[in-house]
Amino acid sequence: MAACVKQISSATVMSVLKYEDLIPEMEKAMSKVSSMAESGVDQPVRTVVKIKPADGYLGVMPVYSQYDNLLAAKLLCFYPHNSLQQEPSHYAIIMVFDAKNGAPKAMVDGDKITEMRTAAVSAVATKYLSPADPQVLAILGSGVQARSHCIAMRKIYPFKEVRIWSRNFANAEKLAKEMNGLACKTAEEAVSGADVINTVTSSPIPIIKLEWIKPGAHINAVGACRYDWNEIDPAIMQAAVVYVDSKDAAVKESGDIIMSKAEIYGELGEMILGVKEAKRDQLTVFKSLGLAIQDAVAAKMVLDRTE
Ligand SMILES: NC(=O)C1=CN([C@@H]2O[C@H](COP(=O)(O)OP(=O)(O)OC[C@H]3O[C@@H](n4cnc5c(N)ncnc54)[C@H](O)[C@@H]3O)[C@@H](O)[C@H]2O)C=CC1
Ligand SMILES: O=C(O)C1=NCCCC1
Repeated sequence: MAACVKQISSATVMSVLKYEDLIPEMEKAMSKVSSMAESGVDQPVRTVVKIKPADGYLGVMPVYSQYDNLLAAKLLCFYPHNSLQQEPSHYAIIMVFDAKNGAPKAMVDGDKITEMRTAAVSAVATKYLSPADPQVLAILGSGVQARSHCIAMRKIYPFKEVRIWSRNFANAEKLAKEMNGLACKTAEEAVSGADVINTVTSSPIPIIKLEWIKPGAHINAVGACRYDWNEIDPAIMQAAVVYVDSKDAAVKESGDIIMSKAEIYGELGEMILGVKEAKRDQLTVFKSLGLAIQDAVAAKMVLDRTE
């Protein structure tokens, strides 16, 4: 390995990456995912190694983007029970290589990038799919993604009310205080009448029911990225127009899709490209799983700003 591979810390990532720039870059990246032959993106579905004693996994996420001249891979550990010991549930690093000769270029902290790019992609979905003039935002969960989704959603729409529910009410109150939102005692209270709902928990079973959801609402389903976990009531998945980040990944990795047998209407990128409609008047779900291209593009943004 080259002796001088650059190392970029989470502090540096935080200091240079801004949602205002990241959200449009994620929009471009998602359109490339849905036109891989033309965009020159090669991105296999991630390889997952299960860590049974910890109920966790290691995910390996490589990508090559020919026209961006970008070659990278994220290594991601998800240990869902870490948070009970006040330890992060996700750890990630992103290796960026020189696409010309394969030489390692930089090792970029992936925690902050995972946190921000996931919320930025949900923000893109919300921009297209939320009902017009949304007033009420609901966040289910109070961890890393809950916080980043609160911030990113407000970059797209100036919600009048932000409601936060968590299985631990004290944590919901803490995040609500930081975000100038309202802590809710139940998930039903949080989502009733909400225009945009973000499910960002590590729950392996559904946390919201169809009868609680306002007609025409938009849901970003961010947790349950395992084939045998679901976060959304199967009745919601059946009733909604379902968008995914990647069809190949969704049919392999998403319990919400697999267990409900819901039909996938299209990819987020297909909608951005205009190949599929943005059905914002109907109940919509964006099932997010997370893709390597999102990490690679975000890491490149960081590298470009630290040279
Ligand atoms: N789609 C994507 O690209 C990404 C998805 N994720 C997923 O999003 C979810 C949240 O991630 P983080 O905020 O980073 O995790 P975190 O560990 O910071 O927060 C997890 C939250 O889920 C709650 N939770 C855990 N088990 C629960 C249960 N059984 N019922 C209800 N709530 C429960 C916790 O109380 C906490 O509020 C995870 O499932 C994670 O794997 C994370 C990163 C990227
Ligand atoms: O970084 C990602 O992509 C993740 N996807 C699924 C859940 C863990 C993080």
